[in-house]
Amino acid sequence: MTYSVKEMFYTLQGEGNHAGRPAVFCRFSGCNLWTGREQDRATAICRFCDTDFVGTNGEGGGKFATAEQLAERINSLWPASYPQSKYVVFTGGEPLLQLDTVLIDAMHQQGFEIAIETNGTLPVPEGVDWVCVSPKMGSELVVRRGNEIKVVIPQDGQDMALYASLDFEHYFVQAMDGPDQKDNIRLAIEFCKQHPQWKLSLQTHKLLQIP
Ligand SMILES: C[S@@+](CC[C@H](N)C(=O)[O-])C[C@H]1O[C@@H](n2cnc3c(N)ncnc32)[C@H](O)[C@@H]1O
Ligand SMILES: Nc1nc2[nH]cc(C(=O)O)c2c(=O)[nH]1
Ligand code: SF4
Ligand SMILES: [Mg+2]
Repeated sequence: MTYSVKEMFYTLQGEGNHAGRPAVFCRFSGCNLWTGREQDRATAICRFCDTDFVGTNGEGGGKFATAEQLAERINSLWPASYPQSKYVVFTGGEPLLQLDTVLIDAMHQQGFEIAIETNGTLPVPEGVDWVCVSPKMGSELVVRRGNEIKVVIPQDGQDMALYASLDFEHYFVQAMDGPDQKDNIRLAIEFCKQHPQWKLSLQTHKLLQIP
């Protein structure tokens, strides 16, 4: 199958349990909860997205005809002088629209640990090493276990107790970026203090002004 990639870059994971860990990010094009067009945002299922995932015109983006070609390109972004601790984060857009077992096998062949950032509406194929689920109100959550759940707050109608009862190793809240970000950070801090099962995930790459 052909993979459509918006952008790819080598940086530090900014969010969640692996914040600070060097990783190649592969951002797939397209999402099932928003077209990515500003004129559709107000009527989308997911309306607060901070990401441009439309097309294949970003840094390192493009169309890849085979999993091997994409895996080789991702591997080429890892420092050749240090072929250990290789880590790739598949995100988007929604990565589970495109990530398949052929690509998972090709990444393992290249020696990578594989992480995903998903909205949890599509089943996770076998072999993903780290699953981060970020549920979206108005969508059906089908991925109900994984390594971390990272809930962007606030979203109208959220049932945090339900999320807390799901089978994850780590429970994170992340303040929604946007016009109310300052208030949302205060809210997230207070929420963690009152529900200590939960930890705060900061979008540290934004603070650091790195991709
Ligand atoms: C752009 S999404 C792509 C992956 C997948 N579609 C998802 O939603 O999890 C990557 C992460 O950014 C989070 N995110 C998106 N917009 C955000 C915002 N405005 N503020 C905080 N986090 C946001 C998502 O919830 C998700 O955890
Ligand atoms: N540095 C960095 N860390 C991230 N963690 C999740 C991201 C995403 O957009 O999925 C992201 C991102 O875009 N950049
Ligand atoms: S599900 Fe993820 S990629 Fe899709 S619009 Fe929402 S935050 Fe953005
Ligand atoms: Mg991001």
